[in-house]
Amino acid sequence: MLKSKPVTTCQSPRVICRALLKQQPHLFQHGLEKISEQVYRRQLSSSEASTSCSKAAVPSHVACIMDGNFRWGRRRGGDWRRGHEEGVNALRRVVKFCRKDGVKALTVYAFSTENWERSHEEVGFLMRLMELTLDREVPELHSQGVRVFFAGNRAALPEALQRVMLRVEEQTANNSDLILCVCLSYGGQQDIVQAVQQICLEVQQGKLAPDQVTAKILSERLSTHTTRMLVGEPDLLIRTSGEQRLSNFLLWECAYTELYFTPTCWPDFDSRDWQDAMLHYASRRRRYGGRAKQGNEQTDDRS
Ligand SMILES: CC(C)=CCC/C(C)=C/CC/C(C)=C/COP(=O)(O)OP(=O)(O)O
Repeated sequence: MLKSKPVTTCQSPRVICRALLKQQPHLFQHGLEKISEQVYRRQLSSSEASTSCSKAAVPSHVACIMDGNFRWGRRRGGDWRRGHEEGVNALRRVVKFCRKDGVKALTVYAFSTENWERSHEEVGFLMRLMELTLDREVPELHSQGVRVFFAGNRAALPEALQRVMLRVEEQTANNSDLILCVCLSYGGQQDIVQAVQQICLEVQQGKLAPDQVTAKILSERLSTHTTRMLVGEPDLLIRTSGEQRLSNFLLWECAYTELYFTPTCWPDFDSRDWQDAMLHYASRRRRYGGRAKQGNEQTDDRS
């Protein structure tokens, strides 16, 4: 009798399901999706498996719109400042989830070009919070092997914050376990415009001919370039607080990114929310406009 291959949790949910279907067809009375979900939940909750499980099912690059801090603070005792402070704690948790599950890069929207329109008080509070947080967290980030980058228009930020940003980038420059790209004073449209301006200048100076301008050339001039050069475009974008839009975040970079929206406000984002987002990603079939490529699978499921 032919022996079937053992099923291990180090395979993607679909591969596991296909193997189970052959070995134990009665299990499928529960439906493929349910089993896939159960297997994937087990896979994620086992810390041993999460460092060795299918790399294909885990996004390499996750982007987060950390939304809902202000509302969260207002609802819990009325102080929006607490919402932003708890937002920092949520970010610390998400960095840990990324490291545990083998995510290679995390890009977060910490302050948009549009956020400058908020009250003087809130903008000042956020700038100071960012400066203090970066200053305080750098030893911990460094000990966890996190390399920090910043994207956006840093010249618009207070000088004290710019100095801390430079120091954090320098101190973490040799780390490679996780890249944390913090988008500050960042807008997707503005970033594309500044990239086009750079290209115009290069054309004017004779360094580049107009017909040499390609998507790759433009992409390399975006402020998120270093992170993407190291780990690729975002695979999954998570937005919290129930809003379902990009709000000028990574407009170029998210052309083929899977989107995940949750009603949870960012300060409440916990391991269950993270697992749900990972599960959502693992269930997606990524085709990039074509047919053959299935990013979340180890094998082609036509076989
Ligand atoms: C050092 C570092 C990277 C710190 C990160 C701090 C942090 C979590 C910043 C996010 C700030 C922000 C504008 C969140 C969006 O929620 P919102 O205020 O727009 O919420 P709302 O939708 O309820 O108004």
